[in-house]
Amino acid sequence: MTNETWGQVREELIKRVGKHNYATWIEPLKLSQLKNGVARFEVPTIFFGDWVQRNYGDHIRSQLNSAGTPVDRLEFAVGAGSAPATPRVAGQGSQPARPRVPDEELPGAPLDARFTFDTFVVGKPNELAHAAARRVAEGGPVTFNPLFLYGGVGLGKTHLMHAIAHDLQARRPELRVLYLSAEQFMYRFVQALRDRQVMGFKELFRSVDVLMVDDVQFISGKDSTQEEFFHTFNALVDANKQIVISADRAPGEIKDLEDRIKSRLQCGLVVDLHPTDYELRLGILQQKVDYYRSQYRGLVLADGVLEFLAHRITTNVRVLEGALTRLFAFASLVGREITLDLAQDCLADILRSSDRKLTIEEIQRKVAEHYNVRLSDLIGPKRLRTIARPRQVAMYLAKQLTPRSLPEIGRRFGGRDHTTIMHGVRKIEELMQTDSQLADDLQLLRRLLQG
Ligand SMILES: Nc1ncnc2c1ncn2[C@@H]1O[C@H](COP(=O)(O)OP(=O)(O)OP(=O)(O)O)[C@@H](O)[C@H]1O
Repeated sequence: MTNETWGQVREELIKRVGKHNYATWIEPLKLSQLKNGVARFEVPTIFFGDWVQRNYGDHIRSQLNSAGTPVDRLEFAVGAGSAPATPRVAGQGSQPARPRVPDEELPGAPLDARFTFDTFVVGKPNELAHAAARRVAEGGPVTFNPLFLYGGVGLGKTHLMHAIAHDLQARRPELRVLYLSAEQFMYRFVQALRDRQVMGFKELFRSVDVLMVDDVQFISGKDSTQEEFFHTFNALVDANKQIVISADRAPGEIKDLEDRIKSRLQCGLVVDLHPTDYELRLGILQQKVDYYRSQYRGLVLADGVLEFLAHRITTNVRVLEGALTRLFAFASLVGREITLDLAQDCLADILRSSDRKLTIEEIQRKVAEHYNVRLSDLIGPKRLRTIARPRQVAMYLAKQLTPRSLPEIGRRFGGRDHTTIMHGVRKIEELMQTDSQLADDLQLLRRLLQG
C-alpha cells in the first residue's frame, strides 16, 4: 500500500472516530510495514499502541480492507528514534503539558460526539441528574464532590458524562478533563503495576482537573484497584478537583466495595436517573425522528407510531433508539410509509421481548446472586437463617412481580406447600416495616429485575 492510500484511509478515519480522537490517537501512527495481512505501526509508547488496538483496531482494519488492502492483524511497536508524538488530550486545547505527565499518557476514553446536552431530552425522571450535570459542566467552583450519577441500564448516565466533558472542553479548554470507565482505570493500573510505573500512574491521575469514571461498580471486589481508586479520589478531592462518577446503583448498594469508599462516594451529590416515563420516551423518539428525517428524506411517518413505540418499549432508551433506527432503515429499504403495521412487523422481536414476563427462575437467580448464596440452596431444604431469609425474599418477589399463584410458586421452590410460601411472603412484608436494610435490598432487587 502506498502512503497515499494510507492518507485516504486516515481521511476516512477522521469521519469515523471524530477529529479530536483522530488527532490524539490516529495521526501519530506511522505505518512502517504491511505484509501478509499484517499492518505494523510505530507508536510512541506501549500504552499508546494498546489503547489504539483496543479502541480503534476494528475501525482501522475495516478501513484498510475497504481501501482494497486486506489486513487481518494490526501490530504496534514503539518506534526507535521516532520523534515522540504530541497528540492532544481531552480539554488540553493549546495549553502546554504539565511537567512529567506527557499528554499522550493521559488515557481518556473516546467521547461520543452525539452525547451532548443538546441531544439529551429532559423529563421528570432525569431532571435532577441533568441539572447537576449542567452545574458541573459550567466549570465554576466545586460545590459538590463527587457528583454520583446512578440508574439502570441505558438510562443516559454515559450520555450525561460525555455531555459534561464536551461542555467543559468548549468552555474551559485549559482544563484537563479525563473520562474513562472503571474497567479502563483498572486496566491502566494493572499495566502500571506490571511495568513498575505506579508512580507515573499516580502522577498522571493526580494531574487532571476533572476526573470522570463510568460504571464504577466494576471495581467492586477488586481490592488493589479499589485501594488505588480511593487514594486518587482523595488526592483530587483534597486538591479541590471535580470528580464525576456513574454506577448502576447507589454507592451504599454496591457490594464488595469498601465502606470507606462508599462513604466517600456518598459525600457529594448522589442523584438517581429514574426509569423513563411515557412522556420522556416520546420526547426522545421525537428528537430522534427529527434527526432521521434529515437523513432519510421523503419518508412518511404515520400518526400514532411514535406513541405506540413509547408505550410498548419501556425497558431502556438504547432499545428504544435501536427500534427507531431499524424502522427507518427498513422503511427506506422497502420504500414504504412507516405505519403501525410496518412497525409491528419489523419490530416483532423487540416488541415480544419488551412484553416478556419476568420468570420465577430469574427472580431466584438474582436473589441468590445478591445474597451470595447458591441457587440450589435457595431452592433446597436448608433452614439456616442465611439461606432461609433470601429464600423468603425470593418468594415475596415472585408473588409481587409475577402473576403466578402460591401453589405454582411453591412448586418452583423445591415443591413446597403453598402455606409455606404464604408464610414467607407475610414474614417479609412484616420485616420490611422495621428493617431498613431489607427494605433497601428489596428496592434494589425490584429495580434490577424490572430494568
Ligand atoms: N434523556 C435522553 N435523551 C436522549 N437520549 C438518551 C437519553 N437517555 C438515554 N439516551 C440514549 O440512550 C442510549 C443509552 O444511554 P447511555 O449509554 O448513556 O446509558 P447508560 O445509562 O450509560 O447505560 P449503561 O448502564 O448500559 O452504561 C444512548 O444512545 C443515549 O444517547
